[in-house]
Amino acid sequence: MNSISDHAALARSMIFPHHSWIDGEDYSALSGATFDTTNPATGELLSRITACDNRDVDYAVSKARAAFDDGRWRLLAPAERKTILLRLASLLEDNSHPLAVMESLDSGKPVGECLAVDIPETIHILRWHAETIDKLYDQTAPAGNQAMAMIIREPVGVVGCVLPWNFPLLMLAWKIGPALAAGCSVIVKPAEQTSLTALRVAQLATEAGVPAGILNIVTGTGREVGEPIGLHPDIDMVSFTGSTATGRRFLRYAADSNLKRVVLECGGKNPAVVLEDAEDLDKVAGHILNGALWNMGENCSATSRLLVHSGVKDKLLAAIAAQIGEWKMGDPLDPASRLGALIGKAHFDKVNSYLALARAENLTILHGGDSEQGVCIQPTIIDGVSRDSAIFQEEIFGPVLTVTPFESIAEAITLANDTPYGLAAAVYSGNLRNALNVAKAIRAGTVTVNCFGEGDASTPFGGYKQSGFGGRDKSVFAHDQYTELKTIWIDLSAPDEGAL
Ligand SMILES: NC(=O)c1ccc[n+]([C@@H]2O[C@H](COP(=O)([O-])OP(=O)(O)OC[C@H]3O[C@@H](n4cnc5c(N)ncnc54)[C@H](OP(=O)(O)O)[C@@H]3O)[C@@H](O)[C@H]2O)c1
Repeated sequence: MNSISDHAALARSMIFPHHSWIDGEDYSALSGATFDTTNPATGELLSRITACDNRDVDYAVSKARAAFDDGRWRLLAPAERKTILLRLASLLEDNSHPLAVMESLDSGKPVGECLAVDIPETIHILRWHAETIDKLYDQTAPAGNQAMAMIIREPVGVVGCVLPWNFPLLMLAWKIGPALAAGCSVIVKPAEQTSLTALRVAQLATEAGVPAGILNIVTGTGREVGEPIGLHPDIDMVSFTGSTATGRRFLRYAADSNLKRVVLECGGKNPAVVLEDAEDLDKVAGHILNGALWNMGENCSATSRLLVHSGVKDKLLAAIAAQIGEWKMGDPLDPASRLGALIGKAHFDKVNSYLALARAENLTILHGGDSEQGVCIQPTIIDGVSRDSAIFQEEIFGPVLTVTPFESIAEAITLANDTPYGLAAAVYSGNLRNALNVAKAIRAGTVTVNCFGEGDASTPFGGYKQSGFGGRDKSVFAHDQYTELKTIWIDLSAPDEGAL
């Protein structure tokens, strides 16, 4: 099942979800409204999806709250909750191929990437968090002989998860994995452009035994669904992934409503720093291209700013030029494609506006710079980008790598930190001391040394500065987001010693 025709045949036979999913069943908006979701690569209509508004959010919250309060999920034996989440992971595994094709059709990303990364990573994340359910322990404090002080974790309550379109399934798993493991009820608002796989996962969750009301998917726009989630007085927490501009809004919503907990995973403008002592520049070039182009550059942790020592710049750019042809752009359903379509016309125009700016600034476009049919953009490399250019400072979120030379390690660190963001970075050096010193000096949540990537489920992911706020996704640290700490003091003094 790996050829383009297999994928296309599956796509033709696919039945796409079109309702929201609330309280364990299909749900149509009270208004009856719908919106169209299309395949960005072809413009073809995939599904007319329920367009919810604040009244539908109220309904979903009432169901999620009832499910939380009666304890149908949080009070299940830990082993039982774990078994249900593991069953969900297995159902996803059984449905890997249709899920990969659905994700590709809905988002424009290459199906090969969905099969190799998005789907297996989603399953792995769910399994990893499921396994924590009966392995994370509470604590006791050193309270002396006269008392016992227990520190226990309790689920935070009803959680709203608001998602971006660039990794629809994976971002869903990053949120619902730890939230469900903690015992929360969840209301997910997928991005308008990419709601399909979240709806399918919710159906499978119900099949796996997740009780009604625990995992709800409310589809619609940011204004009609995201904002009411942010402002809702009976939602205890919002976990948001998306742009920094929208993230800011969620802080305001919380301040204007019930001071709900807010965790933000926002944008990035991440540097790849190549020191003069970097070894094996062919290998480094491969990592640089992967860091900038993977997922069409629609990746919050894309290392899209190449900062390179002037002594190795020419050699590195030659190695990059020799390999860039491997990044074949084409039909997302073709397993040979490494680059598919951008998410849609508006975003395509935004990425193109930065290419126009590069031309206006007379920068050297070493490769690409053009769009192709539909909403595809060729891998693009722009040389000589200075730190005050918008191309250097702003998140482009397309397959665009900028190149800026430096003369010293101190200058490299200054350049690396010279944006409002602090999500990720990469350092390439043959000298571990130099690499580690630079890694420690860069203000970012994840720094990779001589590689690109963000680790696996066992490591936390999140940002410094305007890339993040309030917590981390993935790993046991993600559980901090979705739990409250409760202290219980117990008096152990003998009766004649009086109360504590
Ligand atoms: N740090 C991370 O882990 C991480 C991971 C992935 C992506 N990202 C970031 O995500 C961004 C790309 O995603 P995006 O374009 O989907 O981001 P976005 O425009 O901020 O949208 C994210 C979500 O917020 C909703 N939303 C939009 N306006 C809203 C409002 N006024 N009130 C409430 N909700 C609102 C969107 O709804 P609609 O569906 O209507 O747009 C969508 O569901 C990039 O900046 C990227 O760096 C960060």
